Amino acid sequence: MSKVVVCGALGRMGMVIGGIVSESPDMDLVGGVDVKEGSFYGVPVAAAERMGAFLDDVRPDVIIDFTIAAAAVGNIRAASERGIALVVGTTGFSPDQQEEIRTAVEGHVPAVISSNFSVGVNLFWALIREAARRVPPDYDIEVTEAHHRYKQDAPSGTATTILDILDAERGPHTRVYGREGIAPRGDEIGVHVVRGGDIVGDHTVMFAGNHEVLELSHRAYDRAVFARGAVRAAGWVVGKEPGIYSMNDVLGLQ
Ligand SMILES: NC(=O)C1=CN([C@@H]2O[C@H](COP(=O)(O)OP(=O)(O)OC[C@H]3O[C@@H](n4cnc5c(N)ncnc54)[C@H](O)[C@@H]3O)[C@@H](O)[C@H]2O)C=CC1
Ligand SMILES: O=C(O)C1=N[C@H](C(=O)O)C[C@H](O)C1
Repeated sequence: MSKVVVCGALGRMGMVIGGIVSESPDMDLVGGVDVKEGSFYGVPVAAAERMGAFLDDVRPDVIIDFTIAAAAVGNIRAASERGIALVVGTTGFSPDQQEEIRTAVEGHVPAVISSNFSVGVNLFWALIREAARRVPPDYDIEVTEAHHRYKQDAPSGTATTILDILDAERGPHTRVYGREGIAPRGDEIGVHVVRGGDIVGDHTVMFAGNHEVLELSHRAYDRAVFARGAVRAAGWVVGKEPGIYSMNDVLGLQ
């Protein structure tokens, strides 16, 4: 039975994750952490400022973090200092923050870190990699993502992962974020961000050649797809060797 703490407990993702953990027969939801204290699913939510004391009190096996980048870095450090395994879904990390996370995790604790925990998006990334290898080099690439009006970071973590996959397979390209005015196309990848309403998360990669367009898309209809993946990762990561793992490791995908 793994003891679980959810950071960002009272947020959109935290609430869905807490519900799934509380109903999991092999998991024990021992609490949450958020900016203000409260409760969820019958367990306490500690205020972020007393997170260290709370962790020392409830002693979780794993922390699931869906907060904001600046907060997540501190939460990861707090978990690492206590030998607690991690699942991190927070997005929007700067290169410096990514380096801080790597230093805190490697050699200390096991952590599954992914910009998207849905099974569909992990397959989508594999399909994009395959397409990027096969599509002729002269085809133009445009990446579009759409999310709800409250999303803070842009482009999404999932879109950033897509851009990293495209760079890895086709060589680094300049990223042009939107276009305006006279904006002739160069050898670039266009990146387009839409924010509105309650869109859960849509991503499309377009490969445009002469007289034809190949598009790969993923659309999430419910946050449960991310939450179920994160809870699955939490069950998997406890007891693993220290290091950073991906959802491919959890799902057994290449
Ligand atoms: N990897 C994935 O599959 C997914 C990742 N995300 C990412 O998860 C993050 C959270 O997304 P949402 O739940 O929609 O946001 P949200 O704004 O609804 O929730 C974030 C919560 O974190 C809390 N928080 C802020 N600072 C904190 C701290 N120091 N300690 C503890 N809690 C703190 C906020 O008060 C809030 O309740 C974002 O970075 C988002 O991009 C969201 C969905 C799926
Ligand atoms: O903030 C969100 O909502 C989401 N964030 C993740 C991202 O930035 O890619 C994953 C998902 O698309 C929903």
